[in-house]
Amino acid sequence: MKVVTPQEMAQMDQKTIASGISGIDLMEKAGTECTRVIESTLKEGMLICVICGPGNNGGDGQVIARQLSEKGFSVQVFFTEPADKMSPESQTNYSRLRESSVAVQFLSHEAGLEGFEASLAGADLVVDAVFGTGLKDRPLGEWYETLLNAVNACGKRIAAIDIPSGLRGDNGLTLEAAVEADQTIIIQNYKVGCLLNDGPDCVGEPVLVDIGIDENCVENNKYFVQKQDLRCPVKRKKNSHKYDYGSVVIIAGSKGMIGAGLLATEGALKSGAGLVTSYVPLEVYLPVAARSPVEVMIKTYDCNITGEDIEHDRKRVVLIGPGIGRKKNYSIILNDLLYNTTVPVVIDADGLFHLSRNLDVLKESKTPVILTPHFGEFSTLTGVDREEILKDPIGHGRCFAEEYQVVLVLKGYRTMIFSPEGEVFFNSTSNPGMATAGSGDVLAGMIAGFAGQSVDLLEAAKAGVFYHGAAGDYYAEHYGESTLTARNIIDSFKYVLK
Ligand SMILES: NC(=O)C1=CN([C@@H]2O[C@H](COP(=O)(O)OP(=O)(O)OC[C@H]3O[C@@H](n4cnc5c(N)ncnc54)[C@H](OP(=O)(O)O)[C@@H]3O)[C@@H](O)[C@H]2O)[C@@H](O)CC1
Ligand SMILES: Nc1ncnc2c1ncn2[C@@H]1O[C@H](COP(=O)(O)OP(=O)(O)O)[C@@H](O)[C@H]1O
Ligand SMILES: [K+]
Repeated sequence: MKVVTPQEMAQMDQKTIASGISGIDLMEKAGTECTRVIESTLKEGMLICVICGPGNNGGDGQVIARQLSEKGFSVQVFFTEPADKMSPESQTNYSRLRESSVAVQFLSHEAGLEGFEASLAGADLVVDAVFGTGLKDRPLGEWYETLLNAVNACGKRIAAIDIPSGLRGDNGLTLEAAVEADQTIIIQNYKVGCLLNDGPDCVGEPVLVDIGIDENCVENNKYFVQKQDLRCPVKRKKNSHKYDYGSVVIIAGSKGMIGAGLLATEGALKSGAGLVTSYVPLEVYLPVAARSPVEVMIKTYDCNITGEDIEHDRKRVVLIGPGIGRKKNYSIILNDLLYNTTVPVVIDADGLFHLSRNLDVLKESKTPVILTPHFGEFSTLTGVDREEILKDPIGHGRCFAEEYQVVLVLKGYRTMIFSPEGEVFFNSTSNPGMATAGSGDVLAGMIAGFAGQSVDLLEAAKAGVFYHGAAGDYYAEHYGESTLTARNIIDSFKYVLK
């Protein structure tokens, strides 16, 4: 399934209309599908308030109002602008609405919101059809700011149509105010803004409806990753050996931070790696050995370790970074791994810090690389302010992955995976309980574990991120989010990675 920008969605709408279906019929279809979802949440006799803006989003709202009324519900529509400001399709629907039994009121800037707030308070459901994908990045103005804040304050269940009003569809940032919906009925495809920044909090529960638009009619390489899209875990052959499932080297941990290495090691082991070897500094050998899973080999190293030391013995992938600290100089080993070996490398956490000092080594690298930064680490890597990145995460991520020819895993609620060819994959799992220390170490280990199993690095990254989130979701579904720890993610793998 593809993820689209508002511009791409508008082009898809236009192409569909050009292919023979009229704009008004497409709107009727959108409204019908939304009505079906809304109706399933209603009980007989309920009162629904629909707030319609002047554009086609408001047109969808009018179709919903008319159809709900035909089904016997009491419906009240509030228009935010006079009829002459409506888009052509909205005007057509307004003519249809006047022939129905729906109560209609035009809110006026002069009269303010008197009566509106009381009506919302008396409703059982509020439908937000003020702005959709046509929202522009300009100040909302006092009128809309007050109106959207009043919607949020009403305390009633809110269903937003296509995208919560005030939320930017291109980046998930809000204008001065934005509707915080309980449910958003998304027409045809996820908009980028539903998945990033404030988007998921404004969207509430997302429900997608199909109105028959072909997502491939416009060129677009942004995807929403679901289980059926993954190539991991690999099917195990009966005639196979542990080395067929990857020998993973993990360079991680330092004094005071051995936990990071232990979590990464278990992440790799439990994602099906055939063999895991943990390289740790001499001074932490004893505590690491005492706490490591018995299946893991432990070796010590200093910072002059070479790729050759690691490359021997059929090693398939190296993970470097979790908990290595920033004091020692890791540039020798990083350069050596990238220049002198062809073993794929996953670089995480403090490894990214050391890499940021000489990023250009990536351009000379002989071997495939995955980087797994969160937004702060990505800011350090690129030298671009975090706030700037948040305004255009896709542009920055895509540009970086293409320039340095790496697989980039940009971590957050809906982690994005960028391929060196410019594709973007949005993950569909995880929950805020996973914002907990060590969660990223587990992920890095999982990605390395999958990368060892003869899949390409992009597939390993997609699977690692997906199953990491799925394990967190499994725990949260059973026990809630607040007690979730990195260890619980590892313990839940067995239920999701079958
Ligand atoms: N046929 C189709 O295409 C289909 C489309 N569909 C539906 O249409 C939706 C897109 O509709 P849309 O393009 O008409 O835009 P929409 O979101 O209603 O808003 C435009 C209005 O908002 C205003 N406005 C903008 N920014 C503003 C700001 N910052 N502050 C204040 N005002 C602002 C803007 O004003 P203007 O810029 O014109 O002055 C204009 O009046 C889409 O989400 C889906 O629900 C479906 O029915 C399927 C078929
Ligand atoms: N709000 C959130 N919702 C869902 N997942 C999150 C959230 N915050 C962080 N995560 C996930 O948790 C992990 C945290 O990684 P990271 O920030 O490197 O943590 P650490 O260094 O403590 O291990 C990432 O996989 C990220 O996607
Ligand atoms: K809306």
